[in-house]
Amino acid sequence: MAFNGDNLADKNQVVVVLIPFPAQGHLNQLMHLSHLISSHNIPVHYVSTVTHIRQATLRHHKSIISNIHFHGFEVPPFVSPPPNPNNPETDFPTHLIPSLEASMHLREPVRKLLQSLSFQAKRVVVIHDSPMASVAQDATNMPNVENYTFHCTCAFSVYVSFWDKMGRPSVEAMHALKIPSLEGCFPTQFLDFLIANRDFLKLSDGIVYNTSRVIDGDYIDLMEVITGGKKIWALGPFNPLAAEKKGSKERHSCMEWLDKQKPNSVIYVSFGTTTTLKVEQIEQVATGLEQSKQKFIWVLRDADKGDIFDENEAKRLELPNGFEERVKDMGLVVRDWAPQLEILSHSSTGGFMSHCGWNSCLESITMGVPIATWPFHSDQPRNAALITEVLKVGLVVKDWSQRNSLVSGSVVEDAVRRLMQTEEGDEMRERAGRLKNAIHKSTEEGGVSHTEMDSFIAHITK
Ligand SMILES: O=c1ccn([C@@H]2O[C@H](COP(=O)(O)OP(=O)(O)O[C@H]3OC[C@@H](O)[C@H](O)[C@H]3O)[C@@H](O)[C@H]2O)c(=O)[nH]1
Ligand SMILES: C[C@@H](CO)CCNc1ncnc2nc[nH]c12
Repeated sequence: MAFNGDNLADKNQVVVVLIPFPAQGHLNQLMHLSHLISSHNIPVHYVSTVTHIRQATLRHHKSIISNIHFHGFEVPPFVSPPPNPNNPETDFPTHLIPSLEASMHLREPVRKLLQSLSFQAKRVVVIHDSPMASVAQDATNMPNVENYTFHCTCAFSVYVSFWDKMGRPSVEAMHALKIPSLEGCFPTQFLDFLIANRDFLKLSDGIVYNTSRVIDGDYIDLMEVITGGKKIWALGPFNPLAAEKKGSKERHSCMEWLDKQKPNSVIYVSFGTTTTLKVEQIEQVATGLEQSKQKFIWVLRDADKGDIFDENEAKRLELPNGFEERVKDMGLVVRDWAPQLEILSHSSTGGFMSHCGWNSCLESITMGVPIATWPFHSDQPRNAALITEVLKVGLVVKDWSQRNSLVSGSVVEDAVRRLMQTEEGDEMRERAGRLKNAIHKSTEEGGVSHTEMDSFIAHITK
């Protein structure tokens, strides 16, 4: 995996270099994009720190990762503390900040890689995650290197940040929507980090989103106005639209359990890789799920550490006494890495209680599963608004205005029942099914996503 500068490309080739932000929800999206681009016979180079390359490849859903050159570069050692669920200031994963700051040292090895590739190839196309703009900055001084910014969330959520900062002007596409405030989304320390990257964003040749015109087209148009006509490429959804078929030995045990359940009868509960529930909150979720009497799969783990391979074992989160025994016929608690795409694509799964990370939202809507929304930080409150207010494929568990309070067991119970057992829930499932079909169609020959990808590939290989 070490970088060898020789023979990486030849003079007729256009090569693509992807630079993700080093956290799971970002690594994952650019892993998917690697496959999409390399399926057009374009060599792809995927760059990160040694540990984050190991993380991205280990957790990738595809067993075979061919045609992608991984470059794991050394950065200075960083501390990798456990998350703090009792931080009174924020639910943001501030414990990740040392690893994010360490990744800024990727600038020099990235510069060397780009220089070497630019000598060898016809053209180098860099696609960097927006907070990695400073790492990618040297791309702009090289003659045959193009530089694109990737946004890890939907156009709606990015537009709402701008719209909010402009004082919420009257805009038709925002009319009658209940939009959460930006307060509490990012701590100052992380905002400083984003601001440090902002000036470099101006240098990019275009913008790439993992969304599609079928999902938030109006907001893609609005973003195009804001970015002064800079071309936006809506190339999503990056995730596969069907889970890879696995042999029975490779399947996670929860899949066998799902096979035995009735269609649309199971709610999948997971809050991604950057959230950590307080002990009291775990108790309330457990009570709510138990009282709801609905089938469930609950992924219960703390947020990732900056280095997920750090030796100190994560603690086992405690559940109320006797909980697992009492619910053994109703549900499963998963404590290891869950096969989320497979779970969401399974016909027994009928709902998703989610923190609304953009990966989770996209995976759910591409699989036709409606969402009970419970955002924690970053873009999640706005993603939740897209789901409930714009697309109407979900209902609210926790409203952002209540972000500092505990969600009670009865609120969890009520949300689960409404989503899984009422006509209102059925209507959301139907709408989610229609959206799924529209998204699938858009990725077929002649569809908007398919056409957009083809024209992006034609643009970078011209
Ligand atoms: O057990 C697990 C947990 C998570 N996952 C996967 O891990 C990914 C998590 O990504 P999410 O975007 O949903 O949430 P995260 O919080 O982890 O990531 C984040 O990065 C991108 C931003 O847009 C999100 O808002 C941010 O929170 C999903 O692809 C999910 O399928 C598993 O496959 N198994
Ligand atoms: C530590 C990571 C994990 O969620 C926060 C990065 N999240 C984000 N980073 C940069 N820009 C964003 N715009 C919305 N969310 C963003």
